[in-house]
Amino acid sequence: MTIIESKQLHLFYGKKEALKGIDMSFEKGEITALIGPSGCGKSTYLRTLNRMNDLIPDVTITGNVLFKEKNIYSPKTDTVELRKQIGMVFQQPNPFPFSVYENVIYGLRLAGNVDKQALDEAVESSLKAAAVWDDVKDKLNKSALSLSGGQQQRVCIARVLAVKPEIILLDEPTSALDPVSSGKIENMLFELKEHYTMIMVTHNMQQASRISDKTAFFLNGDLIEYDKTKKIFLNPSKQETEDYITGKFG
Ligand SMILES: Nc1ncnc2c1ncn2[C@@H]1O[C@H](COP(=O)(O)OP(=O)(O)OP(=O)(O)O)[C@@H](O)[C@H]1O
Repeated sequence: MTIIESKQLHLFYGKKEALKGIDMSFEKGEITALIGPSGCGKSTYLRTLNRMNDLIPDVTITGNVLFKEKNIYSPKTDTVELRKQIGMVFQQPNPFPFSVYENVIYGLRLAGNVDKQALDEAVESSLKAAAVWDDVKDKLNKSALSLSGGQQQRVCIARVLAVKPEIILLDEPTSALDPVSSGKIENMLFELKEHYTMIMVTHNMQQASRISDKTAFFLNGDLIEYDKTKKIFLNPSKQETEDYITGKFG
């Protein structure tokens, strides 16, 4: 079942066309990796899926993004609500300068949730799902900034999970982390697949091939090839895809 799709999506930064008419659809419960050389538009595309580009001045977007068949670019869309349903994890872990506990329930508090027991339960279940509960269960009242980078990133993922999104967008979520922390996050994302749809920008080909169901190759603002990950890595249809994944450029 398609959960989100873009249709003829163009995005301009000023006069520069960064996305040149992207048609793409994502199935519920799948992990999709977006790959391609630096500057090809992967992050820009990811951000169009929950309207994060709205925050950048001088951006023009044409075309549609349909989330559960509704156009998210409609003036009626409540972007705060949208970003709860379509959460985002960034390259640099970005915990708030609060306790671990307050970080995880940030979105729930904003939504007016004050029931202590419900909040406690949300903290535990989100931290468990993000595979960081054992690391932080005795440090819930300590500043999240005192954790390691990998733990911070998993707390940030727990913060996204706490508001029960349907889709999680991940922009190079492990590129700032050491291999052990990256591996833990990869395993955790793989486990989460059962409950969430994930779309992830990555520069790491092994990561894309290990955890994603589908892979999309972008080049200069165009979507060159989008298929099952195995097909992209073992038998791509386009020469440009093959050149990129075999390291001829990028
Ligand atoms: N805020 C911005 N203002 C102007 N141009 C931008 C902005 N953000 C990105 N661009 C330009 O849009 C193009 C696509 O950038 P984008 O960050 O989406 O690429 P990317 O594939 O994610 O690259 P990377 O892998 O390096 O993160 C690039 O040419 C970039 O310079």
